[in-house]
Parts: sequence; C-alpha cells; structure tokens
Amino acid sequence: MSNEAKRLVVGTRGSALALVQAEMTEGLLREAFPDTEIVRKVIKTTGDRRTDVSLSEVAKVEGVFDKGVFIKELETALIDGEIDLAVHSLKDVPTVLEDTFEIVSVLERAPVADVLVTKQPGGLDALPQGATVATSSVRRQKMLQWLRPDLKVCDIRGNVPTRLEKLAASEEFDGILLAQAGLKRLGYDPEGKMSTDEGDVYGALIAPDKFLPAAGQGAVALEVRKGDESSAAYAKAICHEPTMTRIVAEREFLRLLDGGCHTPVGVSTELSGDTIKMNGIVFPEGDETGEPKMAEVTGDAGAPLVVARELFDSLK
Ligand SMILES: NCc1[nH]cc(CCC(=O)O)c1CC(=O)O
Repeated sequence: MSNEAKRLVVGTRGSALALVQAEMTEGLLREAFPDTEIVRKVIKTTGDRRTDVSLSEVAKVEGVFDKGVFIKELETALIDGEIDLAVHSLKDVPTVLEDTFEIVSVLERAPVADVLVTKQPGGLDALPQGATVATSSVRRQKMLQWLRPDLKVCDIRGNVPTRLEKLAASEEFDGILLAQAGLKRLGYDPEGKMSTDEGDVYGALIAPDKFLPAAGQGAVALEVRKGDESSAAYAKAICHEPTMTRIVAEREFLRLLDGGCHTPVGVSTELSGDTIKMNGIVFPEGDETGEPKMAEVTGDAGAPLVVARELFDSLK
C-alpha cells in the first residue's frame, strides 16, 4: 500500500444489526491499520425499501437476482467506486456472485443457532397445539413444521427490533424465529427476556442439531471489487480463518444444491483439529410435506470443498 493519505470507505446497510456489524469491521480495521482513515457510508437496499411485501415477492417485483435484495445497491456502490468494501450478513449473500465481485474475508462467527421468541416463556415445548409462528424463511418454516406438525406458520418482514415489537403487539401469532447471532450482536439475551416498546418477549435456543442453521448464518462477509487488491488486502488482514473454512464448506454445499435463500436447506459445521464435520438437511421443495433427507460427513478441514461435495453426494 502506498504512503499517500490512506482512506478506506466501508459500505453497509442501515439496519441496527448491519450498523453493529459495520462497527465491528471498522474497529478491527482501525486496529490493524492505524494510519488509514476508515470511513462509513450507509446505503439503503431494495430489501430495506420494500417492507410491504414478502421477501420472495421483493426479489420478483423488483427484478433483483434471487436473494440479492439486501446486497444489490452495495454492489452498485462498489462498482461506482463510492465504497471500497461492502459489509454483509453472509446469509444474505447469494452463493454465486457476479464475476465482478469477491468475498475475500469473514469476521469471527457468532453462535449459529436459531431462536424461538415467544410471548410467553418456555420455548417450543410451551407453545400450545396449533399456535402460529411467523418467519419469512422457508428453511425455518419447513424445519418447524417437521418438528411440530401442529404449528401454523405465517410471513413477517422487518428488521430484528421491528420483528420483536411486532411479536409483542401481535394478536395473530405467538412466536417468531430469529438467528441467535443477530439477537446477541444487538445486545438482546437470546435465552431470556427481551424488552420492546410493545412489551416483553422471551427467547429460547432451538438445539442446532435438531434445527440446522442456514449456510453462513452468524457470519459477516467482506466483499470487494474483483481485482481491487488494495481493498482486498485490508479485508484479508482481519479475516478469521476458521470461520472462512466453515463458510466455504457450507456455501459450497448450498451451491451444489443450487439453493438460494428460499431453498429449504440447513447446514452446520464443526471444526476440531484438522477435521471438519458437516451436517446437512434438505426438505422437498414446494408444498410437498415429505420427510427431509439428512446426512453427516467428516473430512479434512484443509479441503472444505471436497467435504461439502461428499455431503452433497451422500444426500442425492
Ligand atoms: N435476512 C435476515 C437476516 N440476515 C442475517 C440475520 C441475522 C444474523 C445472521 O444470521 O448472520 C438476519 C435476521 C435473522 O435471521 O434473524
């Protein structure tokens, strides 16, 4: 990197969670590069603008490629040179990027479980027969109805704090499903009482061995223009390698299944020494209510793509 006045512009969405994740990124960058000015630019995405319809509708209505609804405008800002580095929740990033972009780094991952948040404490076991749970994720819908066929599901939109408020105020549904990572990063206790302006709600973890997370859940990804070696070097300097190994494996598995965010797929990984253990679950698509397919494989953590393919092959 040259010696002229150095400046790096970090682009982020404006949601409370996105801002926390941007702050984490900027903090690490400032520590590693005290001589570089780290600047933030907040960008509104299609997904932030269209909170009136379901997420799958947003992609269709707005003509945004698959699940890029939370990233498209950040990528445009990268291309226009308005920002040098885009910070994303990795879960929201499509498994296949346009050729112009590259995910070059990830921050240390937060816990990956899903959390059931309800109006009464007690978690899943305390939810009455026939209760309704709101979620916009097909994976969460399918997994929930597989564990509890009596439950009904409905759609919900909005950022994490908004969803908690909607739950506290709702007459229509009794619970929502959220990522432990997002709640934790926003300062909520995912295993206890959470206060909102509309009242208190209660979180309970769902064991991730029963309820597999989305690929990349809890990870923060840093994206640059392909070929922008300077920005890539900044990002790579703060990369958490064990997280990178895991998310490469998880995203490869999802890519092989050709899944976007609307594919009912769960995947989890665990590193121990030189090995990586992967668990996968795939639900039949559409309105079918068949049994899911599940598999577990263990392999060389140095070859995450190979292990992901083994998991994929064992589910075919
Ligand atoms: N599109 C929603 C989204 N994207 C990332 C997170 C949470 C943080 C994460 O899982 O990385 C959430 C909300 C949720 O699932 O509760």
